[in-house]
Amino acid sequence: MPSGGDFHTDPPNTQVHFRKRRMSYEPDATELPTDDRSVTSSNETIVAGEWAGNVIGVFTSGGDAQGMNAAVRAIVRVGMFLGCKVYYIKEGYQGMVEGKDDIVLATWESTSNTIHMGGTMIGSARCMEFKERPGRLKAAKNLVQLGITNLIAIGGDGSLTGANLFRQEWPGLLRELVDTNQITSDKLVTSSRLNIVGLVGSIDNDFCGTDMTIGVDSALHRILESVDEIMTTAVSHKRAFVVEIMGRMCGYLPLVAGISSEASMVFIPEDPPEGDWRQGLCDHIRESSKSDARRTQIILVAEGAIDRSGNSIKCSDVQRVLTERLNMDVKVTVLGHVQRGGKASAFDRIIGTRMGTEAVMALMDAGPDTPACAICLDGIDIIRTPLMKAVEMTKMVGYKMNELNFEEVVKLRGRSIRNHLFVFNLQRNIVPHPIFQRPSRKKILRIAMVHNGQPACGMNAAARGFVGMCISKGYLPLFIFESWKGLLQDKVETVEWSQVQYYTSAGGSKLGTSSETAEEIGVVRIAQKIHQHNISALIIVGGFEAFKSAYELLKGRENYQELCIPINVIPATIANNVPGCKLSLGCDTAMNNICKACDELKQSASSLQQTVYVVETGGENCGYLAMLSALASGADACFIKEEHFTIRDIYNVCKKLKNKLEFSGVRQGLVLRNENANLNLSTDFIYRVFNEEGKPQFSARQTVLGHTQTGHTASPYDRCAGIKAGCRATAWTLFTLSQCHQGGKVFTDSPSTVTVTTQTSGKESFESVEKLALRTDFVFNLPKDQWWLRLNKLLYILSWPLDIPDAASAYYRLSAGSSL
Ligand SMILES: Nc1ncnc2c1ncn2[C@@H]1O[C@H](COP(=O)(O)OP(=O)(O)OP(=O)(O)O)[C@@H](O)[C@H]1O
Ligand SMILES: O=P(O)(O)OC[C@H]1O[C@](O)(CO)[C@@H](O)[C@@H]1O
Repeated sequence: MPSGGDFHTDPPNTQVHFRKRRMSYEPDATELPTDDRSVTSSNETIVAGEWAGNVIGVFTSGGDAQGMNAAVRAIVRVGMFLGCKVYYIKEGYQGMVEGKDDIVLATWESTSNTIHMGGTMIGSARCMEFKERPGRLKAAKNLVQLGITNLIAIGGDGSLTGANLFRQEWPGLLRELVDTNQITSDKLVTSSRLNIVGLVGSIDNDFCGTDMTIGVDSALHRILESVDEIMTTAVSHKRAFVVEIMGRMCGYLPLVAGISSEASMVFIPEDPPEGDWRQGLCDHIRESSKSDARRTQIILVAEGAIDRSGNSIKCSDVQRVLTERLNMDVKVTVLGHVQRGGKASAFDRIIGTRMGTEAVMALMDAGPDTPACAICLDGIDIIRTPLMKAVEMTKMVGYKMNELNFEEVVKLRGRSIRNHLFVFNLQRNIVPHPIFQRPSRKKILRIAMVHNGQPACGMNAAARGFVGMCISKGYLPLFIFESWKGLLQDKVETVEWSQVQYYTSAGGSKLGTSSETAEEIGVVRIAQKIHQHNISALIIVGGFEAFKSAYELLKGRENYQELCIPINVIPATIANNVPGCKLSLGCDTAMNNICKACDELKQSASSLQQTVYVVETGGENCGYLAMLSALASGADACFIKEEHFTIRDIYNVCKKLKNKLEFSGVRQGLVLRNENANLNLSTDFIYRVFNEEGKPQFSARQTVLGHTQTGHTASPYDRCAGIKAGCRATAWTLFTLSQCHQGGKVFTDSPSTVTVTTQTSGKESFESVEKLALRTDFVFNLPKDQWWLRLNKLLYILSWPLDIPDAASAYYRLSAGSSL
């Protein structure tokens, strides 16, 4: 497959995949005996109690970040499931050095109702004493006394550097403690090794080796909420706003926020503007005001922004330049710690949970020669990376920054920042290709975009990405309004750049969309219209319908030559059921909306008598939205179509909820159900069973979230992913077009020219629809392989404390699969 043009390739891979433990189940078992708390059938399983005797210490250090609590919750609960003792080390390294009340045994209940909370419930600090050996000696003594030989550090690069140093010094520290009679010599054997795993929690996203750190996504939520609000007043008064964004040495937050808010300019430390930035800024603002008739200019400045000589650029400098040179009305807003505040986003809850789980597994897997590792994110996969290598690379960024070697800095920061820089620069600086200066536009190739399926956030962002890319590369972008029906009615128009202003954040589909597929409308009529409007390539944005339409058009090529053009599908649906795509546009917004609703329900339940909520989510036949939202909202159980369930399962969950509410001190329960999970075992039915059988422990309520999930405004992820997908799909389309455009004619009958954009970043991002169709269930409109199904086991481990009666039976539904 062609790679899709302008996007950069991966940096050298530093990641090491460790052996992953697996969970498995006995396929025929319906319920495990209560005394058998293990879920096992092979030697690669997670067995309840398997690691009894191990002691884990967890601490948060450096700046707090939303999502740290989700990680702590997972560490405590997975650790306890495995039979480990888990200690909270409060106030970061300070608590480790102080000991006593700062190191306390964690209980299952202490993590109840914490997954959504911002900040860190176990406190964080910056501790100077730990930077010196005597401080670390005290810390070692405190750990040894409690038998803690496994540490999970959640923090930024400083915290993880400290952890690694501590590990290296451990044998020497122990020897010194014995020699000075502070601990007994047997501890040299029982505590001989300190295993360390690092989780990167920092809103800055400044750690090399991971695509995202815990907290970044929530910080982007806070930033964009604020920028959206600033926009309304800025537009009213035709004012410019200069906004300072956190990130001492890292510009990730302003860069992504810049793409997502259509900012005019961002100043970041990694990529200072060439030449005189003051002049460049003024020229750019003058030009962009002409070309897209903006009523406002938003300029984002990283707190650590510098120019090419290393002098800092402050908001007040930018304000002065614009006021003095362009006579603009300019206001400055410093967002400050608001960015680190508030609830964790759905994404941070999920990665916190998954990374926390993986951290415990990594500790248990560690042997004497296993290097300390950091748990990182690679696309949607959670991986282990050698800690020191990642820390060294991160430190190298600092050195190169001091040397003002910005090219190296960007290289070291990795794929993610490079792709975002490319997209931001492209979008902010759309220069129409010289071809548009010709007197006639007749010879310019025409590329059309159509929306097909239910609306989803990110569709409009994709449209903006598409238009920008077409115009700058010399192709004429066309919108087909109101889907295929609109095409038949000739609702096809060329689009100017200024028309797609403020598309990025807008929910729904500005083009208008509908669920009828190409075949339902008539492939022949579509072919005729493609010919009539002289369309040379087509991008379809939407859900399963979009995929199906592309497949139908592919098959239609046999009879209609007009369809022998490049066709690409950008997956956009809250159902996440487009084959080949792991995460479609729209899902993130929907998940955040579901989490918000669940948080509010839980809150209201906490003031009522004990209550269990049954919440119905969307997702058509796909359980993704229900399952991932259940994980992110800390639900007790989830019913989805992919996991067959019976009345007995519903009854069992009810029974366990009764026990949980009676014995664990928890006051409310939450159960999610996908809308099409089962025709007969409806949400109402489950609610009624719970209401009847839950007595006297709890009463039940039901909520159907319906169209509220789709969302009015796109989440940061959907905005940025939408723009990237639009650019990427267009890059692929234009490249493919260049291969099949000869003698003024476009012709391709190769199935490889009808594809799905499966990822917004990375290399192999386009899969052929024909091949994907082989892996598709066209009866239920689902891909046959769904990566996320393996996460269901986590939900059950995290939601049932092992010491409640009957808990073990919660695990019988765990299905076989790969790693957590
Ligand atoms: N080189 C080091 N040796 C020992 N301990 C260290 C070292 N660097 C940092 N620490 C410990 O980690 C703590 C937190 O480090 P730091 O202030 O750099 O934050 P961070 O983990 O990088 O997080 P953030 O990205 O939020 O700033 C320090 O206060 C100190 O206790
Ligand atoms: O809260 P403090 O200690 O002032 O630290 C602020 C710094 O921490 C971060 O929020 C996270 O590292 C930076 O973006 C910011 O510069």
